[in-house]
This record gives sequence, structure tokens and C-alpha cells, in this order.
Amino acid sequence: MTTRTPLMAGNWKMNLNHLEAIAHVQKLAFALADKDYEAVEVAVLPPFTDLRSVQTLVDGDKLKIKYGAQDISAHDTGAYTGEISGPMLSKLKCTFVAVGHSERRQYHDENDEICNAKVKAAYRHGLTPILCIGEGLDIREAGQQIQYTLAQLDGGLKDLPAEQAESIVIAYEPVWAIGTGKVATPEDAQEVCGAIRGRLAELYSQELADKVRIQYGGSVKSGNVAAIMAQPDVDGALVGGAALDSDEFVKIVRFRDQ
Ligand SMILES: O=C(CO)COP(=O)(O)O
Repeated sequence: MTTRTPLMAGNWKMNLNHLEAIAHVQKLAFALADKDYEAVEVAVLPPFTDLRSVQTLVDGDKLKIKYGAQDISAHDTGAYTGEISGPMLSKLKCTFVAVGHSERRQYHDENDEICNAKVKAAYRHGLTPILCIGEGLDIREAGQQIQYTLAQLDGGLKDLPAEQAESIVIAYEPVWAIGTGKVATPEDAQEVCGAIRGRLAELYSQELADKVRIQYGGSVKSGNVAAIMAQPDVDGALVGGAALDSDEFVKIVRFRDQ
């Protein structure tokens, strides 16, 4: 039986400027102890404009908190106004990058092909993608959540070699649970996260599927995190709103105490 270290990641979305980012990471650093980092991998995904400040703090104080970006260009360099490349993110020592968050799919028309190109761009530059997948309310009400989410998984992983896929993080985020306060039940989360692991085993191998961390995201907070984390195929959380409150995020990291 593979033991997967849970990954608790805060997706700040378009919140906190670089000064607020410094204050926030300092609070996390002050609150979190070595034993927290032994039990859980902790990461923040700030806006691009904060990354340099976060890197300076993490490097300077040798913090154990990891960080990453919320998006990556599919291209490595060139005339792509407004985009941020994999080489730029790896130069800032990012560990993670979110790919295909539902807000990017919805507001920036990112489809599975684009997400697949971004996953590959991340691996070209030593970054670990957090591939976000999950259904909207209409799909859930039609009972199609598994088929829909697995199709996004297939699309995002297309032609990805096992040596890369084994380190990917998958975030199952049902769109109807994001920012709505409507958290999926632990059973809902397990149903789809279990299906994702099953599909990884079909696409690659059971051994690989057992290594991959699958996060749940959508209205996670300190009051519901323990029940979600108790599910066998949930290996962490991708936290939006609750990650902006450092005390709340620390409680989420310490989900075993809740
Ligand atoms: O989208 C999310 C994380 O990526 C979830 O956001 P909330 O935790 O605010 O629902």
C-alpha cells in the first residue's frame, strides 16, 4: 500500500498583493511547525505578481512551505503578450502550477487540448502540474459527473509519459461547490476521486495510480476538511476562500486535529 503525503494547497486566485502576500506567508511560517510539514505538504498559489516576494521570503528564511503559480503559458518564450512561461516560473523556484482551473476554463476558454499543452509545458521546466477537473451543476444533476470528469482527465493527460504522470497532482473541483459554500459530501468527493484513480490505473498502471495525489476542492474549510480527508482516495485539498485567512488555512493543514 502506497502512502501518499497529503497536499494542502491554497489557491489565492486574484487576491492579496505582494505586500499582503509577504504578511500572509509570514503568518503561516510563524504558525506552522516542523511536525506539520512532516505530516502534510503545504503550498500556496499566489498571483504571478507575488511570486518573487514569496520566493525571497521562502529562500531567505529557508521556509518549508512550497509555492507555485495559478497558470502557465503553453509556450516557452516569444510574442505572447500577457503570458508567463514555464522557464520564468522555474527560475522563481516554483514547485507547482495549477492547470485548467475551472475559472480559466470558464472565463478564458481553456479546453482540454490547451490544458494538455500546459501540463506538458510544466513538465518541460520541472514544475508539478495540479490538473484541475470537475463538472458543473447541469452535469451533476444529469448524473454524468464521472464520465465528464474522466473525459477532462483523459484530455489533460493525453500522450503524457508515465515518468511524468506519476508525479502529477489531480484536483477534483466540482464547479457547483466552488465559492458557493456548497461543499460536496465526503461520499460525492470519494465517488469521483475513486473513479479518477481507477482511470489512472487503466491509462497507466495500478502502481502509478496509487502514487498520484488527488485533491478535492470546493468550499473546503476547517469544519469540513477532516471528513473529506477521511475518504480513501482524497489526498489533499485545493482551498480557495478559506486559504486567504491564515488561521483557517493552518487549521486545514492540521486537519487531523479538527
Ligand atoms: O476553486 C477553488 C480552489 O481552486 C475552491 O475555491 P473555494 O474554496 O473558495 O470554494
